[in-house]
Amino acid sequence: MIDFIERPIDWQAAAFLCRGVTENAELLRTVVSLLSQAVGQGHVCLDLEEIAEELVRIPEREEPLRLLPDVASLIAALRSLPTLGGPGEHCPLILDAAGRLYLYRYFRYETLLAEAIRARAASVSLEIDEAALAARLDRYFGVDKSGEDRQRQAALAALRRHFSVISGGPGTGKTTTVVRILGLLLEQPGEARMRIAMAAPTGKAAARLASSITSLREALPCADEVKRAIPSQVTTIHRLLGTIPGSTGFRHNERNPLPCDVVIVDEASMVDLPLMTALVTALPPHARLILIGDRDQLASVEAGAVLGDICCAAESPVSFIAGCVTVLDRNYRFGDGSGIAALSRAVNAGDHSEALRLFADSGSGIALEATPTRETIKKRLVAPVLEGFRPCLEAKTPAEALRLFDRFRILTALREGPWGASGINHAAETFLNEAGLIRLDSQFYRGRPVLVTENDYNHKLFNGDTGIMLPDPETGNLRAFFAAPDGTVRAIPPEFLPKHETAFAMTVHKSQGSEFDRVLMVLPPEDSVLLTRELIYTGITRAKQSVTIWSDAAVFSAAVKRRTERRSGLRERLVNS
Ligand SMILES: Nc1ncnc2c1ncn2[C@@H]1O[C@H](COP(=O)(O)OP(=O)(O)OP(=O)(O)O)[C@@H](O)[C@H]1O
Repeated sequence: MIDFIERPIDWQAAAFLCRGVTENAELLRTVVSLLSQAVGQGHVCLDLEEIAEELVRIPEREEPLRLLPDVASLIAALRSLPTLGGPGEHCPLILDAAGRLYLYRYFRYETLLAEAIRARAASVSLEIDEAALAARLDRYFGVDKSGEDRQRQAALAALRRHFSVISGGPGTGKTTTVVRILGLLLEQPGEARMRIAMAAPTGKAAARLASSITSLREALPCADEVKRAIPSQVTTIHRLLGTIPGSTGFRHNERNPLPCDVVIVDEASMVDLPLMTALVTALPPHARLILIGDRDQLASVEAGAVLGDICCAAESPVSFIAGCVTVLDRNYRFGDGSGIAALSRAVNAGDHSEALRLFADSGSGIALEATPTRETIKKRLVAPVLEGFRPCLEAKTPAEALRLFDRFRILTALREGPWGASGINHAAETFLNEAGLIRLDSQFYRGRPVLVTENDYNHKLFNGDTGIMLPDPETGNLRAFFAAPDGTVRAIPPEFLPKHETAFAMTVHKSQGSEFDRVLMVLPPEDSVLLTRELIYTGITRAKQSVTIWSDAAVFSAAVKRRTERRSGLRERLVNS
């Protein structure tokens, strides 16, 4: 059974792409609408095998819309469409040999990305002296007697290949490894002037990486000039590529490549297919690309699950990227025995019974409490809200308030409703107002935390940045304060803020790229397709010290069992030669 959510945009796309068709017109419009719907849901293509012989229904309607025929009939019908072509043709719709139907744009992204990765993965740097390299790796990582030091293996892959990926959950040492790789790269003879660019999908993630690099590089076992050559500037990917106002293109592209020798991208799980393709096509041929991320996290908001697909493809021994991907699985921050680490492992493995058992061990930094009802949720929120935000709202300086704000956050699965970010923000504002910690006299009030929801290049504010509105200590004027990557704070007049939301509570999706000491994650009382393993894992791993989840055990278990799968052909394109 396939649910077809009647979005006008999907019917319009189908009507346009099937215009003038008389034979099988209804069937073709349904299939093309399903493709448009799939892309809207983050899939890159529609897999005909998957929809063949399925009933299509519109939820809430009793009569199913139609029964789709078998794959051969679907393909035969599609071939009559003048807008359909095969790989290599320039048509609005592309059907590939594996029975995947694409909008042309996405087919092009996917094939360009696979080709660019292939070209880079194949370029093994042979000039490295093996014995000298082993000695240098020993200096950075210690002697690896067991041969199982994954961080060292990740460094080796990054040095040997021009495409490599380091995946791991929080605290597995991804940043530590990257900084060591930077030291190793820069110490190579004649490489002191290597041009290194580092980027992340959001300003917040960029700032976090920049501050980690600044503190980690000092401890490297290398000469001071190498440490000094390690850049601490991290930018957003959009800024690195150079957005062009009013266009989806970038200043840097195949014809105007990025002026760098190494590009490192953090939080790569958040990068969607179009942006990753733009990045790889803007790399000069000799440049090295290192992707850092957590393959188990929620995929990008837009189309594709690029990092997940790359990691999955690399598991195949016949893939040309086998050996390019290293998964770090040892948790150095929490220790493997910590509650958060154990819980995130159980969730990742889909082992909901083990996860529920872990909650029963009190005192390990994790708790599961029943979701409050519509009637009781406000009352239940009072204590965590007052306790969680009081320190930040009583802070003496903007810098202190920003630091304290990261101690606690409420994360939600939904945007709207009593269990969603907007409902909880509204409730939080009410209690904080009643407690005298804020005064709700205008939308710009003292103590209002804000989450930026679009990129604003003029004010250097990016989607995902969080700030707090406070009086400027010098002038007394209300300003929105944001942490800058260099550790200082920046003040922006509230009227200059790009689109933003209140941020006492935020969705798990929006929290990607951030970490907080304590997290309260609120799930709705009813199961829904939005509740997935990746969502739960991402929410839990935002917490550094403790996480409390409000969910009924059955809803939690159903969510842990449900995997997000995004249809794409990338995995196969990275395996087949
Ligand atoms: N090989 C190691 N031996 C001992 N401690 C380590 C090792 N690797 C990392 N650590 C320590 O573990 C902690 C987490 O490391 P790091 O910040 O590099 O992880 P991360 O994967 O980048 O985490 P996050 O995704 O949260 O930024 C740090 O305190 C770091 O010093």
